[in-house]
Amino acid sequence: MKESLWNSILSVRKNSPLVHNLTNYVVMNNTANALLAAGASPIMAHAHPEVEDMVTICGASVINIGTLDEYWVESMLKAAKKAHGLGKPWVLDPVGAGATAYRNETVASLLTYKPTIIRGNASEIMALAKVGEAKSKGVDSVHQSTEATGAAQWLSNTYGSVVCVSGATDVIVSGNKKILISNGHPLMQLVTGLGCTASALTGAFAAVSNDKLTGTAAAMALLGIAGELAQKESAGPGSLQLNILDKLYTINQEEFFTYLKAEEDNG
Ligand SMILES: Nc1ncnc2c1ncn2[C@@H]1O[C@H](COP(=O)(O)OP(=O)(O)OP(=O)(O)O)[C@@H](O)[C@H]1O
Ligand SMILES: Cc1ncsc1CCO
Ligand SMILES: [Mg+2]
Repeated sequence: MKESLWNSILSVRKNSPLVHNLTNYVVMNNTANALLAAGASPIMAHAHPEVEDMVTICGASVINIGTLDEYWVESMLKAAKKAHGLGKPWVLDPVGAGATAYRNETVASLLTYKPTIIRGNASEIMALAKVGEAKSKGVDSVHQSTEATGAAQWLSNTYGSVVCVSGATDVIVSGNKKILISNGHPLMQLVTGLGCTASALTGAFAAVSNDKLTGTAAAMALLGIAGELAQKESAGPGSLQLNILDKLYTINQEEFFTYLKAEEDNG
């Protein structure tokens, strides 16, 4: 598995996929920079007259509901419908799902277009699957990622999606297959939108990977290891944010193989 994860990283660097992002105001700049640092090519676009054309020309679309409003939700539905119709990969990041009825209604509509990949924290994934009583307190998770494995499996089976629950351990599920990535550092929780960055990177990897489970795991491993390496050189969240961009760009095979903590379970 080690080699296939690393090959996915090389494939993003070599193919520089165009990744369409409908994302939130908080993270727009940072996710664009993370995609560039990983070797991909970002485009942020949500205007109704162009959003479907953008889906058509890009390798993947990433739909993140972080700062949604009526206009943006229409853009998201148009994009998801187009991607589904063309059979193009698209990633759903259900930021804050479970926190408000509006977010729940929005993700319910988006799910009808069967996201290729769903990436959220444990509370969001549990809210999405309506499993348990997800007590979402806004955009931060109040659950451990491993608590949401059942919800992830249900979503994967229901929508045919690869589902990634991020956290201290990233749990990535496709049907009865599962990959666990235990990289990252707790300080990453104090940088806003690293989950959104994970989703954006997942879009880049989906654009170049036939095997979406491996592609998603590679994206998560890359971000987690970049976070671990960056933390060693950072005084706090501010420098961590910048240093992660540098590590996404410079990470080499030796560092990747030394730090990777991945486990596979093929059911
Ligand atoms: N406790 C932790 N220990 C180690 N790494 C962590 C921890 N929490 C998060 N991470 C790292 O941060 C990444 C982002 O995951 P997180 O679950 O924090 O996303 P999120 O809650 O959606 O964030 P946001 O909403 O701010 O974008 C994880 O994939 C992991 O690499
Ligand atoms: C803080 C915040 N609020 C809406 S989106 C976002 C970025 C983290 O998901
Ligand atoms: Mg999030």
